[in-house]
Amino acid sequence: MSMPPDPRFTITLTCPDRPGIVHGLTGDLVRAGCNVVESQQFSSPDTGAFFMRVTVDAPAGQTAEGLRAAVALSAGEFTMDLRIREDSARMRTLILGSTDEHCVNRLLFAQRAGSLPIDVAAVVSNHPGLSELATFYGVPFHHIPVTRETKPEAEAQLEALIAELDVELVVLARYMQIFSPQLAQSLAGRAINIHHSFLPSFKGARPYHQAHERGVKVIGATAHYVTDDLDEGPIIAQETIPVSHHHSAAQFVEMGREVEGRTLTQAVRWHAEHRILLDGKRTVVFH
Ligand SMILES: Nc1nc2c(c(=O)[nH]1)N[C@@H](CN(C=O)c1ccc(C(=O)N[C@@H](CCC(=O)O)C(=O)O)cc1)CN2
Repeated sequence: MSMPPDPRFTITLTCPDRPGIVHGLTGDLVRAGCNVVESQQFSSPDTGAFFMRVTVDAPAGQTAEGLRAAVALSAGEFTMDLRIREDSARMRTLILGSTDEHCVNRLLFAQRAGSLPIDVAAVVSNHPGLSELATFYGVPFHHIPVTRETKPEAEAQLEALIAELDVELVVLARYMQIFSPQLAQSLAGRAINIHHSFLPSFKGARPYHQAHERGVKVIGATAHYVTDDLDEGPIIAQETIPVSHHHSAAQFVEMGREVEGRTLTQAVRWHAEHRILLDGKRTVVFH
């Protein structure tokens, strides 16, 4: 009977930059019997913060808790904000949508194809129309209607579902409801939105029509973390495509669908692979 492979863990950390961090952490890891198979780091000249992402093969039977104890000395000496996750664990994800299907479909297809290391706990929408798509992919669907008057209750229902399903990541796949400050704060760093423009241009509603009115020569999409400041959250991924005077606003909408789906899926993949670290209002992405 073949033995299971050695457990592989990914460690991410942020700390004040100073000499000795890499030496300290990798020394602890070697003493714990680990082999470093991937390592990336970045020193931010603007904020003086240091960021690192290390993937290690650990001895059989090792756990994240055991590794945390093994690196505790360095973590304490360098005041590291340190996270450790086993690579085999898939991120429990809830997909939020409204009426547009293309981004929800792209995420569900990528997960089913094995190119997105997530488990989709549910699709949730403020409209009933996405139920057929969720059912096609064998994913639970929850309809949580939202009106101006019922938004607090709807958000409470959503938060209860997130807790009940043990959700780690919430993806807004063209979900057209603005999160309250409380909900945005409660999901800080673990809610990703796709905005259908190349931010910071054309924030808010109907960005393709704003862009067409402006006569742009590229349109784009931006995946960003959700904050209370609408469409101002830390940017994770962006993509643009060329357009011209021949295209109508409706054609912008049609051409933009593929870009939105690719950009959102890329951002979700990087988040689920623990490749994104927050550097104030910006991100550091180790890809
Ligand atoms: N707190 C945040 N909530 C949301 C963000 C965000 O960055 N911070 N991103 C939006 C997505 N979005 C643009 O990408 C967006 C969605 C909806 C609206 C809007 O005006 N919604 C109205 C209701 C519209 C309707 O009922 O159809 C509203 O919520 O009052 C603007 C921008 C998702 N949420």
